[in-house]
Amino acid sequence: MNRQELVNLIKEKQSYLCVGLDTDIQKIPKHLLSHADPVFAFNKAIIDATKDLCVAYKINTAFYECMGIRGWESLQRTVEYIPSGIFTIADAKRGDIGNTSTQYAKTFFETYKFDSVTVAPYMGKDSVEPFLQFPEKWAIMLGLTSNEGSKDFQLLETGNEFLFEKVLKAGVQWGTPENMMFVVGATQSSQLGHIRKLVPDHFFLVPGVGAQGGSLEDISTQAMNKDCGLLVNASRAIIYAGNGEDFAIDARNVALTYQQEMAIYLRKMATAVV
Ligand SMILES: O=C(O)c1cc(=O)[nH]c(=O)n1[C@@H]1O[C@H](COP(=O)(O)O)[C@@H](O)[C@H]1O
Repeated sequence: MNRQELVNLIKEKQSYLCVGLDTDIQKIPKHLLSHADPVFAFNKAIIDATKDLCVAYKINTAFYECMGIRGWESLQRTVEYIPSGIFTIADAKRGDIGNTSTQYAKTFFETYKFDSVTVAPYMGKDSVEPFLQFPEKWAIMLGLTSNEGSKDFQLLETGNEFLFEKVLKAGVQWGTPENMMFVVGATQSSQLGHIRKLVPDHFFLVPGVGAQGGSLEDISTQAMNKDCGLLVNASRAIIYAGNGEDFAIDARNVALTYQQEMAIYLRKMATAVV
């Protein structure tokens, strides 16, 4: 999916919600365990219940890889089930020497046909560039992450700036707003406005709303740009909203609450631009 299609999708659906399919077989409702592929049965129900409310699904590969071949099969069924026209993210946090990164890119863009993959930038430019060589595909590079450990390296002062600022500036040089996004944690509220000034045009993938306590209002008021420029992810808060027969309805209700709040911020942004 290209940038303009993503921007149009956000406008049409009045949503920049990304539903995170961090599907843990230990946490899904027990009645699904009799299915041949319980993880897919769960994802299918969540997708059916939320597909009109979100613009993206993020599949965190860890929850699938840990199950070996069965997990990869559930991942493949899930990504194939997501309706075309919805943005797909393989949250795999890859990055290695160039020829290895190329294989990772082929895995997620060609074999599994995701629109995007999350990329860890620690190994530098030649580890990220292979992900930028595929038309209408995206690298989503870690910028300032949502977790406590972001202080360990990302918030190290290097000269007159934090390390994460150097990383973002480098990423802006390596990719374009058409093939590169950055991960910015919703929990980093004191930095959101500053990061948007530093990176005015790119989309941000923003995890950390819901279970990690990040505020949708903070993100939206501080980091939205004229094209919206945000994909806000919530995983556990949506997919585990309920645990009974009606779990998908519970998930939908939470997703709907996020979407309705997003529509308000989008309207404010549209009015401000006019
Ligand atoms: O790259 C990510 O998606 C990511 C980056 C980050 O800084 N923080 C973060 O939580 N994530 C991912 O976003 C999801 C957050 O899940 P919930 O906290 O359940 O909404 C998980 O899949 C995390 O692996």
